[in-house]
Formats: sequence, structure tokens, C-alpha cells
Amino acid sequence: MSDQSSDHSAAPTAGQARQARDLHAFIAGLPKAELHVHHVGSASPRIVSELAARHSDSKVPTDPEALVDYFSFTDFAHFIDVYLSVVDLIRTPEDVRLLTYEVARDMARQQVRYAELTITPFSSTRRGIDERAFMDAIEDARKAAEAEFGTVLRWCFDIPGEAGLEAAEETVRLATDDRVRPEGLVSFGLGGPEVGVPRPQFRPYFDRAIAAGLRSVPHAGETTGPETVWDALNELRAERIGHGTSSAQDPKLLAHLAEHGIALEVCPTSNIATRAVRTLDEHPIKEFVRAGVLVTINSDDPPMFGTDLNNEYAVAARLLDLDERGVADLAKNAVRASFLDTAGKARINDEIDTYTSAWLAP
Ligand SMILES: O=C(O)c1cccc(C(=O)CC[C@H]2O[C@@H](n3cnc4c(=O)[nH]cnc43)[C@H](O)[C@@H]2O)c1
Ligand SMILES: [Zn+2]
Repeated sequence: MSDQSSDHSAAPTAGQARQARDLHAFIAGLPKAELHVHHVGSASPRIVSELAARHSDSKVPTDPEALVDYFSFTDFAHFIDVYLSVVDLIRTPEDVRLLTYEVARDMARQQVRYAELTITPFSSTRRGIDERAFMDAIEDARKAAEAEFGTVLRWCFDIPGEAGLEAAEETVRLATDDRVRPEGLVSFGLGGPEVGVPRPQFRPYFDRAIAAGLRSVPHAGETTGPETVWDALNELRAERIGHGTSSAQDPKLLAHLAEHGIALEVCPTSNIATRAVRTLDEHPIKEFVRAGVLVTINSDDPPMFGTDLNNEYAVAARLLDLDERGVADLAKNAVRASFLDTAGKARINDEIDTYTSAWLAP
């Protein structure tokens, strides 16, 4: 897994290299929660190539090595085009179940104890997958993953904003109709491009989702300015912000996020891969921390961005100059900002503390 940063002219000393190796090993074993990761965007190269081989009409490469080039994006719009070509490969409830189960297995390998996985049910139902069969598939995988890997999954259903209000209506219906709504659903989101897709138009849909007990977690400020984050807060009553990268341009917004405990779901490598930020060293994560904003670390669409959650923690540790305790605090931020109940939060925090103390014991 490579840290896609700009080059560092001074080569690390042997001591620094050993410290970095130790920190990577610490991160690999650290119990973690993930709050911003997409369902289809988490499909491993093996699953994507398997599905592509099944569907010969697809332009997605069948060779996992060729996927590396295919997952190299010129800009955010290109990323969404490629993302939708992978969505097109998921055609049956069995594809949905397999994908969800395998995503959970990859998470468990990284010691992810809890994840809120963003799913776009509209993209599947509009492609002809029966809505009940879709919900059964994700729920079946969720229960199997918890029983077999100990990884607890919860769902965030997001509106693909660019698909318009028809998509918003369908998503809120699936999220609030007791006959179809899955047990694991906890939140309601908004994804896709932001340019030309103003957030306020989605207010009535978020109002309905919130009235039905769901938490509001839209993407905002990933590819547009801080005004979009304000809209997410004021119009969509966001409790966390997906990315929120451009918040750094507005000190009042940073102060507001800090004061109200609104967490940012930061996904550093994603921002470079989609070219939303030029280089990792220019990523505003440091400014968020300095302003007292609750920062959580996430992987977004890990195989598409050549990353995983462990690598994102390593990137954050480098950018924020953190040692093991600092990294453990970041992991606790995600627990704090999650929609787990109090007992669930305490259980993961205890695990983080026990693991960290054992690691640092002389
Ligand atoms: O499914 C369709 O037919 C469809 C039609 C028009 C537009 C769309 C979308 O815009 C889908 C966007 C899709 O992208 C997902 N996603 C994954 N990573 C990110 C991200 O970093 N920022 C924003 N969106 C992202 C999102 O969950 C949507 O499913 C679809
Ligand atoms: Zn995202």
C-alpha cells in the first residue's frame, strides 16, 4: 500500500524507518471503527474481476493487474464514471450478498470492529434488482459477518445526488418504509458529484429520514467550497460531514464544527485520487485538528484508491506527526462519532486501551 504523497527530499534515517515500521504494525493490530466507506467502492480487485468476467459486455477489465490502471482517475467526474461501471456489474441479489460479505471479511482482516457502510440502493433497484431481495442480501451478509468475523456492520443509505429527486424519493422510501427498511440501517446520506447538485433541494427527503429516526451524514465540501458544508448543516441537519475538506477555507465554519462536535469523515488518499486535493502534504487535516474539529479517518473506496483503512491511519499519523497514543486517540474519535450505543462504544474503546497498553508495555 503506498502513501501517495508528494516526494520527500530527505531520506529517513534507519531509526525513523524502524519507528515507521513499528507504527504500521501497531496500526495493523489496532481495533478500529470506520464511518465512511462505500459498498461498491469496497469491492476487492478479485471480486471486481470475477464479476467483470461473468459479464462480457462490461468495459471493466477482468485482469486484477489491469484494474490498477483502470482505477486511475483524471478528475472526480471520471471517478464517478468508473464507479458506475462497477455498479453495473452487480446484477443479482447473490452478487450483492457476496460483495457485502467479502467487504466485511476485508474489514475484519484489518481489525475493523464496527463499520457504517454507505450503500446506494437506488443504483441497484433501478438496475432491476428486486428491493426485498436486495435488503435480504445485505442483511444476510451483515448477520453472517457479525457471527463469523465479529465485525458489526450498519448501513447508511445515500442518495446519488446527480440522479435527481427521483433518486431521492426512491432512497427515502426504501429507508423509511417498515416493510423494506433493513434492520441495520442507521443513517441517511448524499453522495456523487456536488457541482451543479445543490444540497438544499434534498431537505424534504432528509426531514423524512430524520423523522424516521435516521441520522444525517451527507457528503459536503469534497469538490465544492465551504458554503456546501454550511448547507449540509443548515438544510440537511448533518451530524457528521463526509469529507468536508473545503471547511478549512472558512475559520467560522471550523469553529462551528468544533463547538458543535460535528465530526469530519476525512479520507486523505481518496482526496488525492479524485484530485480534490493536489498532494497529501497540502491536505487540510492538520488545520482541522488545530481548530479542535473531531477528525475521523476513513478509506472511502479503498481498492479504487489503492488504499485500505490501515494505510489511511498511517498517512494521518505522518501528516499529524502522531505516535501510537496519538493514533489510538484517532481510532477513539471514530468510536465517539459513530452511531453505536454507549455499551458498544465502551467495548471498542476498552479494546483500544488494552491493545495500546499491551503494545507500549516495557
Ligand atoms: O446509479 C445510477 O444510475 C446513477 C445515476 C446518476 C448518478 C449517480 C451517481 O452520482 C452515483 C454516485 C455514487 O458515488 C458514490 N461515491 C463513492 N465514493 C464517493 C465519494 O468520494 N464522493 C461522493 N460519492 C461517492 C456514492 O455513494 C454514489 O453511489 C448514479
Ligand atoms: Zn464517500
